[in-house]
Amino acid sequence: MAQAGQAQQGPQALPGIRAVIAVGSGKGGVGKTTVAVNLSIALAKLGHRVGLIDADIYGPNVPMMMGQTRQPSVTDDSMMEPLESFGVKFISVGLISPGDKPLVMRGPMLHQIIRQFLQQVKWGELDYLIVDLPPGTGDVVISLVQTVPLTGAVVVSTGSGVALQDARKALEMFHQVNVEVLGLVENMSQMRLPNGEVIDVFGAGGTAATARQYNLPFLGAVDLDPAIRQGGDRGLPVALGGPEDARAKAYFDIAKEVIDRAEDVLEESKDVVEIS
Ligand SMILES: Nc1ncnc2c1ncn2[C@@H]1O[C@H](COP(=O)(O)OP(=O)(O)OP(=O)(O)O)[C@@H](O)[C@H]1O
Repeated sequence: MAQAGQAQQGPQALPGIRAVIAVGSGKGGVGKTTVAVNLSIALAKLGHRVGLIDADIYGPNVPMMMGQTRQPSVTDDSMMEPLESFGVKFISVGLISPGDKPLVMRGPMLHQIIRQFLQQVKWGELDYLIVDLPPGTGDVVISLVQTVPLTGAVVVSTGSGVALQDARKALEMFHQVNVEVLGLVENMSQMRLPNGEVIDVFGAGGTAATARQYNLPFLGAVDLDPAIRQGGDRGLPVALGGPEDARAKAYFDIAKEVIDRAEDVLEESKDVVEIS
């Protein structure tokens, strides 16, 4: 907390927002957005107040997965109203530049958008603000950590060697910018056929092994399942099925792990403030 009279520099906590959690991946297409969307819905269904920022400037898919693509309204005080689906408030680059045109921008504009999404959206009180990052290790993370203190990051990967190679770069990046990694998620882990056969497509277990190697928590695995893809495309993510639904359960298990890890970090940071 900034003391009275102290210069307003560096990252500033957002009033009313308890935890900010980034979801990153390293490699593109591993299902980071699908995890971020279903995780947000699971957190909301578990009774938390949740916001979701789609900061994936190259492929802002959150509006489609959340079933709403209209432009957000701007209030008299130049604040954006987030959209809300399934109890999750969200904002996306895709709402500002809808359709198929890419948003072409340079670093400073990008930084401005990230700041706006954090500071000029009427989030209200939130327990968790989830930020879906673009793949890779670029500018968005820098903008994010310069603007707000992050509670932590979740890194999504498949179990394949190439995805994990890039996931390790993401881990290294979070380390470099002093963001605690809350844990790793393995997406598209294995595929269960209707006859009960299980197919290992991308090297199931690889992400858990990487987590062990880095002494980081493994938060859980999600099956490769056509229903998950369909849920995203139709704007009805599978997490809507609730914690008892076989398909949604993995996301609820991951959400509970994320809550526990985030609480640990929040508790530790409280201790630091109390000591100083
Ligand atoms: N567990 C899963 N089972 C089946 N399909 C999945 C699963 N997870 C994601 N998908 C599908 O894979 C595709 C890529 O997912 P998604 O857009 O979430 O990836 P991403 O890592 O966010 O991609 P990028 O950041 O590169 O745009 C989507 O069509 C999505 O529906």
